Amino acid sequence: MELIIDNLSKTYSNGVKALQNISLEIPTGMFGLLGPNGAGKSTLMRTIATLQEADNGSITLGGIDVLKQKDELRQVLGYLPQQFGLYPKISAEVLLNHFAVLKGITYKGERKDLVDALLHKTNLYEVRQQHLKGFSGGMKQRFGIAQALINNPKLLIVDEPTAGLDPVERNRFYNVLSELGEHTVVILSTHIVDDVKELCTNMAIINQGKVCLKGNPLQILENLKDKVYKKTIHKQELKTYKQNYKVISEKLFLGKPTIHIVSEVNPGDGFSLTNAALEDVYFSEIFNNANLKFN
Ligand SMILES: Nc1ncnc2c1ncn2[C@@H]1O[C@H](COP(=O)(O)OP(=O)(O)OP(=O)(O)O)[C@@H](O)[C@H]1O
Repeated sequence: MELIIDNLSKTYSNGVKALQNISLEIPTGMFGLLGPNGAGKSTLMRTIATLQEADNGSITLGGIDVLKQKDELRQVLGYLPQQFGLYPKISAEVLLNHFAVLKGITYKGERKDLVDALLHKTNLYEVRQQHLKGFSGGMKQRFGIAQALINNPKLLIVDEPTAGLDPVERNRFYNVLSELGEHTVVILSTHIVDDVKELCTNMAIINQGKVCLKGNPLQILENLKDKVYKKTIHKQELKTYKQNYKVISEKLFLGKPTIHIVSEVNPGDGFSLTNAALEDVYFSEIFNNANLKFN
């Protein structure tokens, strides 16, 4: 099963070009769609989820023409939107059961087994009788995954699921997601580099509606191996370093500015070789347009 997006474009009525000729091939497994706020991630997710129209282009999932066969796609789709409301005064178990009824699981016994299995899978079984209003952000997101899995989807879309979660909650969420990629196309849209690093076998970075980089995170990092150097500098030197080197990131480390540069040869000048991180790739694409073409 593969999701193929070909030349997809969308311009909103206010003139914003949210998607510009997006082409991606997304196989079974976890796919990370990384990009800053406003990059076009949600527009792309909503279009794949048949919730809005594109201007041009096509999307297919196996034999389904997604933009035309919306009902067929919806039967095999699980979707966790960026924001979703939950009935506050109802327990997780009752609401999940209710969603299962809405999704056409009519036999009570089958429904109970499914609801129990999903509550276990998302680590919510122990709290299944608690009202949702008492759930933490992470518990709500895991409930969101549980409801998205009711129809055993072939395509699961998860839009910025870890925004606002603390590291412990994020970890729990990762654990739930990581089990899903084996038989499902899972698209995880996020602006958090760690989400992709931890979970995804394939990824793309989009910015201003365009794909700037796509590939396998390990392969992308391998291409930067032995080419990233770091140095701690004074703030006022930054401009000069940017003129002389391909600076791909600037971060504070223990309160001091540390820059990462890309260089084919050892630049000397007090730089030391460092392990390339996915952040380096991301920052270079988003902030510096370094045009590092890795694939
Ligand atoms: N309904 C709309 N009408 C007009 N412009 C829109 C609409 N929805 C989104 N946009 C604009 O399209 C661009 C892409 O937005 P989108 O929400 O797809 O990005 P995103 O990557 O999901 O961002 P975020 O991480 O902030 O959710 C932004 O410039 C946004 O302001």
